[in-house]
Amino acid sequence: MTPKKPEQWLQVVGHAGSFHVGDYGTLLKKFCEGEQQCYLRLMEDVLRPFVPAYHGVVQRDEQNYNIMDNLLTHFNRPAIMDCKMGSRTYLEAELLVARERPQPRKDMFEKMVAVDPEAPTDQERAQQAVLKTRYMQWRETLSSTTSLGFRIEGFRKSNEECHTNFKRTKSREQVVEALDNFVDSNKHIVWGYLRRLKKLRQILEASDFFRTHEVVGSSLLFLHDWTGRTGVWMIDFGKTEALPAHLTLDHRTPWVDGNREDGYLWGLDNLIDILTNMVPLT
Ligand SMILES: O=P(O)(O)O[C@H]1[C@H](O)[C@@H](OP(=O)(O)O)[C@H](OP(=O)(O)O)[C@@H](OP(=O)(O)O)[C@H]1O
Ligand SMILES: Nc1ncnc2c1ncn2[C@@H]1O[C@H](COP(=O)(O)OP(=O)(O)O)[C@@H](O)[C@H]1O
Repeated sequence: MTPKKPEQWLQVVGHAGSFHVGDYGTLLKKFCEGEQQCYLRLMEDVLRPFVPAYHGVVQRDEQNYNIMDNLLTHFNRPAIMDCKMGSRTYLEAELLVARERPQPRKDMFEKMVAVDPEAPTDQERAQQAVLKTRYMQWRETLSSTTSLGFRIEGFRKSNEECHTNFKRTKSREQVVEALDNFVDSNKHIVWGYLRRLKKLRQILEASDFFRTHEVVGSSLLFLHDWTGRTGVWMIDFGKTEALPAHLTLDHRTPWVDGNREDGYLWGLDNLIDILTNMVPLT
């Protein structure tokens, strides 16, 4: 590995302050044990080429970090897009907690009214607070998460233009418009992404890791640059949970409370279909 300069990393979306650039083309993400367990298993799984390589844990200023490859290092001023996959963005475990020990949140009420002042119920308005699961469900139906099984969280183009205003990007047409903007209408880039996504789908269908985990809130990170190079990787396993031994998922069956299905592959099918329709028939 060769040392890389600190400026070779940019964050598109996600929690602020969770990352540091590490040495030798690595990225440090605030330690989360569940995410570490996922990366350790993924390093032994057929999905390994589709996730950042994992390099263990390091401590900085009394905070532990998971060390992983910085995916930007192989690109030249890349365009970067984060797509959150799946038809559900909260864990079944979070739903259970919300039922047993409801903790309405003021910050989520404020984020909600900033987008749609009419969205809160009378009770939520009286409390000036909403449950996290209610906020997440509202975000899912407002965006394409419920209808398409994925949503664009944000992208940054190589000309440094940043687009993160996708909370209401819901219809197929709106998604196509956003994707077309991200690739600057370049069909070769779309082809590159399609090849990689089809391969990913094939590997996901064969992966032991994928079959045995509820994958929620995970994203696909899309990268391309002016050389025509494209890449897609799975990131963010902070809310990916191992299933009990008797249970496996197909990731396409619609979710009902208790079946743990996350709609990940259904979303990937829709994303591949949308991109396929953006390029001419061969
Ligand atoms: O995108 P907005 O509307 O701001 O909502 C965010 C995202 O859903 C975050 O998911 P992600 O991390 O995938 O971006 C989620 O973190 P979790 O994934 O930890 O649930 C945040 O929950 P809180 O961190 O609890 O606020 C929630 O407030
Ligand atoms: N391995 C990586 N290489 C390059 N960029 C990354 C990597 N992991 C995350 N990022 C950047 O950080 C953003 C947030 O990552 P994520 O893991 O989803 O954090 P959070 O859990 O805070 O949502 C992504 O959208 C991407 O821009």
